[in-house]
Amino acid sequence: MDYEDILYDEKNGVATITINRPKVYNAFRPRTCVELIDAFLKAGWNEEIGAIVLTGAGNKAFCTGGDQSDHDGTYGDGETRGTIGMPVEELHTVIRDVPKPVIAKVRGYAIGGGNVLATLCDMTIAGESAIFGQVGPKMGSVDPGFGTAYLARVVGEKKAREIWYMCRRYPAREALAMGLANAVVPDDKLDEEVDAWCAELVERSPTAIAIAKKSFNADSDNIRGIGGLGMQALRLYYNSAESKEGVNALNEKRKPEFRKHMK
Ligand SMILES: CC(C)(COP(=O)(O)OP(=O)(O)OC[C@H]1O[C@@H](n2cnc3c(N)ncnc32)[C@H](O)[C@@H]1OP(=O)(O)O)[C@@H](O)C(=O)NCCC(=O)NCCSC(=O)CCC(=O)c1ccccc1C(=O)O
Repeated sequence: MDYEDILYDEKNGVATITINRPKVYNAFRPRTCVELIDAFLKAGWNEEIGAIVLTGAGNKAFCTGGDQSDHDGTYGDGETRGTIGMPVEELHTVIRDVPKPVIAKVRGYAIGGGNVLATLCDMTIAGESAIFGQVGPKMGSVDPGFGTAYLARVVGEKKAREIWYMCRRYPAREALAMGLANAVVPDDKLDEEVDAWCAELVERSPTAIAIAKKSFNADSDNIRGIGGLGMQALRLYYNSAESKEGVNALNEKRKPEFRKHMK
């Protein structure tokens, strides 16, 4: 498939997938998700590839989640895919299912659905500029599957609830302390650091890593079912006045008034 929203590169046994929408801080639209799924499958089943890096173009953001200026819900020739009109659950699944370690290389913001993507990657290496956080309850959204329940496995229940309910931003060093990142380095050393981790991974036994990854996943795979159910609820929520108020307020750069739109 031809890519419009992402870049794909293979070098030294490492596939790098870059979300290339810097004008919207690498927010994803339905087409971006479809392309990412395609790229993960391509890298994931290529026996020459020993590690996959997911990153964002530019230095402002890794990814800021769903593109709030594009709620059309279609890609290509008006096709739709996924419970919410965007195959996010399919994207989450493929990141977990590919039998290769996936590293999130984070510069700038990893916010909303972008933070969920970073959380789902096997490991996260951040530049000092990285800022992590969820914004759903501030703008009328929520991730009812891996973004909540799996986040709790990563940072613990109390912290995950704080992250979701309070919608605060967490700089790289705080993310490291809570286990959301594996390493933090100065931004100008980030590429070098990720390359070094990948070079080590490429030397490891691919089958041992694939089995380890599936084994780690087995313990949290029930979240996929919860997520599938939750996405059906999310579809209804997105059609509510309360959720629409959040998106409108974000686009109009004003404070949302959720309680006025609850019924
Ligand atoms: C990330 C910020 C905190 C950065 O703030 P700041 O440094 O002040 O920069 P800004 O001036 O705000 O942003 C620069 C520029 O980028 C645009 N932008 C940033 N993020 C997005 C985005 N997510 N979508 C669209 N555009 C974005 C911003 O508008 C600016 O453009 P200008 O032209 O210069 O004005 C801050 O930007 C921020 O808070 N961003 C929004 C984060 C957010 O709300 N993310 C969504 C979370 S919910 C989610 O991910 C679920 C999926 C979803 O909602 C969805 C999306 C698309 C279709 C369907 C759905 C769905 O129904 O699920």
